[in-house]
Amino acid sequence: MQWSKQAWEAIAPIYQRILELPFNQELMQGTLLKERFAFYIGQDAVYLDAFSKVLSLIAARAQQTQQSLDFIRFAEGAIVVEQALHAGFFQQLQLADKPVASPSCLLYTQYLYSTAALQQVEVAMAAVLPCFWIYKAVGDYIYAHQVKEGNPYQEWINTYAGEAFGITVQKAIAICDTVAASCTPAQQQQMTNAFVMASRMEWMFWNSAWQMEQWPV
Ligand SMILES: Cc1ncc(CO)c(N)n1
Repeated sequence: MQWSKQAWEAIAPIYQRILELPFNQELMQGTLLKERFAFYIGQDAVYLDAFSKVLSLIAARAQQTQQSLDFIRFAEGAIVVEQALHAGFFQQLQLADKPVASPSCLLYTQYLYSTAALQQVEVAMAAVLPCFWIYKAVGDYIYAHQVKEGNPYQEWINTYAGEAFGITVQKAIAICDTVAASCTPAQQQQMTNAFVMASRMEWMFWNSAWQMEQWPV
């Protein structure tokens, strides 16, 4: 079985829990409180900044030139989304500069940084895959099920349900399958573990946005 197929099976329960999150259900209905979305956008700007650096680091460490090129483009894509989508919403929601990372945002970004810096590059590739794949799946799900005309979050939905993002995601999955094929079973398991761990953090990130998570002290 392809690595990606069994990896997705491993996160299927987490993915279900992500769809059920009030943040995503309300985003889909267009009823999500502006304050919660603004909190999310602020934290996501912090996240995407780290994400693009992590993708650049993976690009530098990739074994194949074509993989480096793909990851350079992924890194560029993360910066472009951050600047386009976020600049628009930052203005619309009257957000100031980037906020301080919330506990869940910090956990996720630091997990990706340390994995990209210290683990085998194949494991790092698996750790960033949920960022692509889960967002595409959630974007498609919301796009297919959204009920409200004039959803204020339409632009966000279109970005992740869009065809361009879909092509990127297919590439990221294919690279993981290619590199997994030359890994040992133990290394493949490490890839799966990283994929599952990052998927948990995707759940935490959305949940923390809905709760507008603060530092306890
Ligand atoms: C937290 C998070 N994960 C994934 C994406 C999509 O790249 C995003 N914008 N934010």
